[in-house]
Amino acid sequence: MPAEKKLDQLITTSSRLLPFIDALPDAVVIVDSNHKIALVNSPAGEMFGHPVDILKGSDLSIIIPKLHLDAHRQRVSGYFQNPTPRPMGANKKFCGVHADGTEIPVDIMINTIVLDGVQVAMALVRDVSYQRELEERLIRESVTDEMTGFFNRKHFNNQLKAQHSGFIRSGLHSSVILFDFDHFKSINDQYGHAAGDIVLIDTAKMIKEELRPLDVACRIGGEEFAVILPGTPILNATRLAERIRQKIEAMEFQLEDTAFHTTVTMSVASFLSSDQSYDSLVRRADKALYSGKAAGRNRVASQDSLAQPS
Ligand SMILES: Nc1nc2c(ncn2[C@@H]2O[C@H](COP(=O)(O)OP(=O)(O)OP(=O)(O)O)[C@@H](O)[C@H]2O)c(=O)[nH]1
Repeated sequence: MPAEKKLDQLITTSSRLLPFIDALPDAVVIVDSNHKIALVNSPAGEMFGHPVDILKGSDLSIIIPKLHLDAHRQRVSGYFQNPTPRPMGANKKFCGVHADGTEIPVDIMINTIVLDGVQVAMALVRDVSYQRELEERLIRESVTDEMTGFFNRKHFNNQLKAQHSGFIRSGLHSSVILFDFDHFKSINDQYGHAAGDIVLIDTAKMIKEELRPLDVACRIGGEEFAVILPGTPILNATRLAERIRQKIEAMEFQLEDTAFHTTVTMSVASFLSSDQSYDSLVRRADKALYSGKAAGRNRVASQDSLAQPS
């Protein structure tokens, strides 16, 4: 029988399921082994923004984002070869596409049924926009410092670890700028804790404007910050640190009617071939920062100035 006729027949036979699948709260899409839609329920029409009668008989591509179309076809074909009920692509995140072009995050459960001797795949499609947004927000929050919007220490460590692997693999030079405010305690003592907070927030805002999108700005302690500069040799990192240091020195912070200034001591470190792990770089940066504080603060100290950089 020609494929089109077969599909027409399938559409007719599968419509017997309509009263049942229309009563389900999730979208249901029934497809044949040629990726043609034989039947959908009304929730599917609503979810994908197409009239049910348009979806019926259409190619599955009408509801799959172009980018994932080939992979999706392969999955469906693979499913017909090994038809056990299962979530589609365990641990994978799927999206459908609405008639207006927006993507809809979905979870898909798939099973086969036989209708008048023809095997079809029945997918139960659930819109999981809310869960995905929640998941992304929780992940973002778990690595973000609320006050400054910078990443936190956990993210700093993870990113630096990844940079160290990149350095070992391909020799990619990455540097880190570490800095700590000078006599920060006296700002809190003199002008109040809110003044200290303003310094942290305004400084973070300024730094964001100085960085490239791939740089990773972190607040790694109370008044201690770090910036990872991927693919940046130490000389360039030192220049950037000096520019930021001067900007902070020139900034006027304001709390109500009181204006005040502050400075920072910074250190710069870069991976060395002797580094067994990212910790070694952090230790060097800490040492250099300490030497900068001891030398009088408000300066940039490089790992190169240490007697023994390693
Ligand atoms: N306002 C404010 N203060 C903070 C925050 N986190 C840490 N601090 C304060 O930062 C101060 C850090 O003090 P110290 O470690 O003695 O350092 P410092 O006074 O900057 O001295 P040096 O680093 O030696 O120049 C402490 O008084 C902390 O209470 C914060 O989120 N907000």
